[in-house]
Amino acid sequence: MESEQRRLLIRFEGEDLGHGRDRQGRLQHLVLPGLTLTLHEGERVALLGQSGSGKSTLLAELRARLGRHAAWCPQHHGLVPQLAVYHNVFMGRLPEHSTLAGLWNLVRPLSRPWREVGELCALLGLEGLERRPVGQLSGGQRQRVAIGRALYQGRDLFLGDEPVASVDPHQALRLLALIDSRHATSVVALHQRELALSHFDRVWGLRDGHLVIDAPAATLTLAELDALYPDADEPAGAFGAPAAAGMPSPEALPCARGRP
Ligand SMILES: Nc1ncnc2c1ncn2[C@@H]1O[C@H](COP(=O)(O)OP(=O)(O)OP(=O)(O)O)[C@@H](O)[C@H]1O
Repeated sequence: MESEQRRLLIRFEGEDLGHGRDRQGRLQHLVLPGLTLTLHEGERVALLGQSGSGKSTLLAELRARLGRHAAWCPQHHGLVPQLAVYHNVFMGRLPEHSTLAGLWNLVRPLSRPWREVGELCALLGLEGLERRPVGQLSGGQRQRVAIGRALYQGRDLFLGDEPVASVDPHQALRLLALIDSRHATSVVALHQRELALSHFDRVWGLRDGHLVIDAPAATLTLAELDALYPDADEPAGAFGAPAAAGMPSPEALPCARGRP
């Protein structure tokens, strides 16, 4: 189905995104000036760009606009290390429960959420770890807990800020497939360019404060994605840095290719 026929979820038209506002409402730190893009229902978007290019800034704005429709998996996980895996995942639905139910469940897990979180943990390869404090897990296990908490929110749409940065390529694919199985629409920041091409419908690429790629993944090449990372000087690879030689200039980047 062409995205023209899909429901429009987000439209930015020449909008300035950044951080902090003065008394007149002007942005104090402009990151993405004049941003224009759309997000349609059913799209799976990979968000690429080197560190500091504005991925988190854009995700924060999407999150603010989508509100309770979006599940959120933050870059630094936002887990409570002293609490068990079960409690951290359960926190995904904390806003839906009364304070009393939430507190009671912290002391003595209720049977239904215990079962639901257990099923989710099994899918995430965390079975048997439900009672373990998150502070005692590996980086990859913590990342899966953070994904579990986002999945447990049960929203229509998934927003993730590098949710597969700490796992191996095989696990990254499995986790993205799990995210897809529960959300029709997703926007995922990541640095794995081959994964962006193989797994996602669409790529948004940020460079120098601008959206320089907004195109279907099927129309893009690895070299075009490599050009988003001008500071890198190693050969491209699935999880490596991009090639310096043969990079297309930013002007040659396919910003509007296939834009809906
Ligand atoms: N709260 C903030 N206040 C002011 N400036 C900020 C704030 N958060 C981020 N920035 C700045 O905005 C710019 C974009 O940062 P952002 O975190 O969006 O980049 P990113 O692409 O997500 O980077 P990374 O891949 O390292 O997470 C950077 O220059 C950063 O210093």
